[in-house]
Amino acid sequence: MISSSVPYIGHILGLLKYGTRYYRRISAKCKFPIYTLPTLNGKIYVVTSVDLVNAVNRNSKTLAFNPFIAQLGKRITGHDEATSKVVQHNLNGESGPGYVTEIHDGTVSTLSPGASLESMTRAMLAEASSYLQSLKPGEQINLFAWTKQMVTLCSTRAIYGPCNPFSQGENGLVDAFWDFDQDLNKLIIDIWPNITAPKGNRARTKLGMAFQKYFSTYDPKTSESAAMIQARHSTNTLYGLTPWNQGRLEVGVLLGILANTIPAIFYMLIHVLSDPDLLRDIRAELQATSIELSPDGQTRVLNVMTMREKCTLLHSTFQETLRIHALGSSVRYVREDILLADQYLLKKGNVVQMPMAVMHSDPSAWGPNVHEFEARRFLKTSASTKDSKTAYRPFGGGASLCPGRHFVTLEAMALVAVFVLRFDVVPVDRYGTNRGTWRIPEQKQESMATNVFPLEEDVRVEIREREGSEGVEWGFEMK
Ligand code: HEM
Repeated sequence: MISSSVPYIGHILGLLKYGTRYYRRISAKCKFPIYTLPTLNGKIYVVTSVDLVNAVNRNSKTLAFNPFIAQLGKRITGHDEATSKVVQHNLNGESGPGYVTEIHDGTVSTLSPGASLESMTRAMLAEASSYLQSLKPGEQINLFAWTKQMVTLCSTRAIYGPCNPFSQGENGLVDAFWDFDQDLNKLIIDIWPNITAPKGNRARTKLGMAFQKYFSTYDPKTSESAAMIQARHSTNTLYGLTPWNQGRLEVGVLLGILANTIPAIFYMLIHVLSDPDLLRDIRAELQATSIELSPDGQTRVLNVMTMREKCTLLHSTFQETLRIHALGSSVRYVREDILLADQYLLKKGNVVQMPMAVMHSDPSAWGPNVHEFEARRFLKTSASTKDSKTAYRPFGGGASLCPGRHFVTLEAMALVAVFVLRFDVVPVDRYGTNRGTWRIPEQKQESMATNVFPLEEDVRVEIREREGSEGVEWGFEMK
């Protein structure tokens, strides 16, 4: 167990100082499989070789993810000391169950393929149907701002049910989430957050209070919330967490649900919209495999499970989006001295980083066109090396591999599918004039707790009715 947070602040400042661009620069110059960077009070071991990533994954008890959940989690959500003790107790499952291991097991089992994942996806799609209905041809929108609203409403409806705070019409909750996300690094440093990160701190309080209210009247039987939230609520209740702390902890969960998902869906959408050949091929693939027409020809139904199985180009496009745009790092804490791969001594108390930005831009895994967006890269028929499987790390790996990956894959594929089937989209400039050229916006400097960083500048577009889809209704099916 980590007895003090003092060692962490040194490492945290180190993690903030180094980062995507730094790791990329160093890795381009030196080809060591692992190298060491100093921090105020120890070292960061940066792993860049695929074989060593596998070795880290195999040693998840010694090179552990959970200490970061506990330490960063407290700084991110600002829950109280009593809750912190509950979280830290038996953190790595050393002696039977503990809060974090129970939450982890509940999350993994409820987000695995099966009935609960399907019912979450169904709820998400129902929300998407009505949201897309509100988009009118001729309208001009900021694409990222629009994606934020749509994905937040769809995801939180699927996960928390109809009473989720984002659907309650409370003003500015979506903006509050992004203010919080924007100030994450400052909140993580955690020195007088009300002074050093006032906007993020206020936003965190607002979100926390909204979820406190949600949990104060929460009834698992009537909430229509996903099994994941029912499992979390049951563990929170078992460990005696107050609604205030449950609200605070949920702000951290929102990061998992939204912070990577929204930029990922935005980038997937813009890559597809901006490439006429890709757009044509994805539409054709969907049409050929996953769309059924009602007998009167007025309702087109997207069969989501068939799409997941048969739309390999759409899936490959999602994977490539994450290869190019997931740039964060998996972080592990060294709990005991360990000789990694029988060669590299990692000393207790230090930190291991596995930067996605380095793995995802390694030409030995991905080939000479590593820096290009190649939507077909992950198609089974394309050449892919053994290394690329391990080098692909948008969802992390080993014992802490992201449990939300199945949901977000279905969500991204389905939302992009219905959007491109339904609308034509053209980029416009800020005066609303048709510009005709697309630009893929740069991503902002990273945050320590997320992996797909949001964009620098939004992209304005005009929505047009797709030829042949005038007056057509769209629906989803989960066969
Ligand atoms: C594109 C979207 C997403 C990306 C890129 C992503 C990425 C990640 C990464 C890198 C980790 C840490 C894994 C590691 O270091 O080994 C993680 C953990 C986690 N993610 Fe995701 N994630 C996404 C979406 C989601 C969604 C939609 C959910 C929930 C519905 C979710 C829930 C979680 C949880 C609960 C953990 C902690 C796992 C643990 O305690 O072991 N994620 N995610």
